[in-house]
Amino acid sequence: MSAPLLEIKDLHVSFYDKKSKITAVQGVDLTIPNGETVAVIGESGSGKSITSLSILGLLPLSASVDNGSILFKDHNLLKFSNKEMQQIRGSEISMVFQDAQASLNPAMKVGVLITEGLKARKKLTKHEQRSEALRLLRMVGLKNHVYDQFPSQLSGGMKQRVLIAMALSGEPSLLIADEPTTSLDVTVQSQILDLINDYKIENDASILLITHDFGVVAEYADRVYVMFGGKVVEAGDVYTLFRNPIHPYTKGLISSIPKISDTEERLKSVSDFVFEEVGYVGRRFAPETYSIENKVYDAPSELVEVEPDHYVRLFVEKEAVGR
Ligand SMILES: Nc1ncnc2c1ncn2[C@@H]1O[C@H](COP(=O)(O)OP(=O)(O)OP(=O)(O)O)[C@@H](O)[C@H]1O
Repeated sequence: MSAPLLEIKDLHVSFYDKKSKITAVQGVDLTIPNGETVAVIGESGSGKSITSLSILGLLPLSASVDNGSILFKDHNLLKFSNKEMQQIRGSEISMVFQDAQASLNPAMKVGVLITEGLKARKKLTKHEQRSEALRLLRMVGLKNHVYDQFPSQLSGGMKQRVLIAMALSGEPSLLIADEPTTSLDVTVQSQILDLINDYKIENDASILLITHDFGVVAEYADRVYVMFGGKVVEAGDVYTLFRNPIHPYTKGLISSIPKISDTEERLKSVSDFVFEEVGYVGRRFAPETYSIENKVYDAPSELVEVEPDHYVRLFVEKEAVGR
């Protein structure tokens, strides 16, 4: 593993309302090495987005970080002021959100959207801004005329490319991509992920890729963190996790990847796994016990290194211990 660019240590994030507290992220440790793609994969509600929003200091107002640190280039981002975080966002760390439609101002032409970001970050003349915006558009595979178009004139894939051009305009050393291809068809999906991968390689940048698709993890990630109920349940380099998945949830995710040989057979999907949680609160899983495929497990242990660079939260099946 290369030296870390970003290290999350023991991150706890909770949501508060008048009556209750819900802990969405419970003691997450996560390392993003320089020049690598780290994937975070997990069920809806497992805490993936909240973890990435914590990095950018963009948590919803009802949420707060209870504990932990996020070291970026050896500085704890959680200690940064809003002003300092504004300087980091878009230049050092950028994010591509899943919903391009909602993220692009429909009243602004693409050229304006991109140059607005450039103005904020670089001292460029108007002419330089335009040529830099056109360079970014070409970089993401869009023609010059898109500069003068409104988002409503673009396809979903083109909108996502514009978002990526905006995100890359500050030449970030870390790009966070939260389900960047969810609403796109498979061909466009791989074009967008290739684009992000090319940026990583050409700039020795790091990528944090949030996804629910282990096929994407297999193809693009160097390391993977599997999240379940606000915790990391398994982590390591991608090759090791594929060779030897241990947690039942990871095994389920891997078995859900479509295989070329399975064309006739209906593929097992992650949603086939039953998560009937004891004490299920909203979309969150109670920490005490959980069930996978109708088996109830005891509270899992801390992460244990079961082989070099392979960490698992071990668990005990309740029936197996005579309960
Ligand atoms: N705005 C909110 N208000 C209250 N609780 C929230 C809010 N957003 C998230 N949560 C809580 O945080 C948990 C983690 O949410 P998060 O968005 O990180 O999940 P996720 O893994 O990214 O899911 P998805 O794949 O659907 O985006 C949720 O289960 C929920 O309990």
